[in-house]
Amino acid sequence: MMEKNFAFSAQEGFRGAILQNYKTKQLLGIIYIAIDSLEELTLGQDIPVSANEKGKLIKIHHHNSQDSILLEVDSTSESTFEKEVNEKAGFIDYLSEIIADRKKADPSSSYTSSLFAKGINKVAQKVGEEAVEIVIEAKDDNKDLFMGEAADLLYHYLVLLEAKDYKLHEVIEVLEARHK
Ligand SMILES: N=c1c2ncn([C@@H]3O[C@H](COP(=O)(O)OP(=O)(O)OP(=O)(O)O)[C@@H](O)[C@H]3O)c2ncn1[C@@H]1O[C@H](COP(=O)(O)O)[C@@H](O)[C@H]1O
Repeated sequence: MMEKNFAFSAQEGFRGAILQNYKTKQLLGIIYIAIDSLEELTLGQDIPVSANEKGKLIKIHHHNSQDSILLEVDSTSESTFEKEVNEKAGFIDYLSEIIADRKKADPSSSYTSSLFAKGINKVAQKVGEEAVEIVIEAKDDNKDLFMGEAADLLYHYLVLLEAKDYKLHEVIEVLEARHK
């Protein structure tokens, strides 16, 4: 299969395929493959996983109903997805720290501080309200409104954890212990 049959950006006549490390199951990225060369994909062949790295094709998964493809490859390449996920997760830690700082600040200095000052009942009530609002948006199809409510819920959930003197990493530990 020729190099020109692969691309790293979407283009006409090409189909996106998700690349996954076959050992770690880490998602590595997306490669675009010329549709008329899809039949020629062969186990063991080299697949570009980044501009200068290749991996051996180990397994091909076709998802017929969604017309999508997942390719498991043997590769030592670093995941670009993982980097993005870590960066985003890093912001949640940063936001949690700001929220913790607001707990010690003057109640009139910010919304978060004023919420802490109103006490645990008010904070818990806000989480309940935001939960109801996201449920309502879930029934509709407006991404912006849904994302707004999802962010409101996450922010107020972090405030509730802080109000209870718990840390997000403690919740993550519960999830890890539960993980099968
Ligand atoms: N991410 C948020 C965030 N998301 C939502 N909200 C607030 O949450 C409230 C939700 O809206 P509602 O209409 O439900 O609430 P409300 O009517 O304003 O308040 P209530 O009278 O119902 O209590 C709004 O006032 C939003 O501004 C947030 N407030 C603060 N942050 C972040 O928290 C950090 C600290 O912010 P300050 O508290 O502003 O310093 C910063 O990083 C902010 O970006």
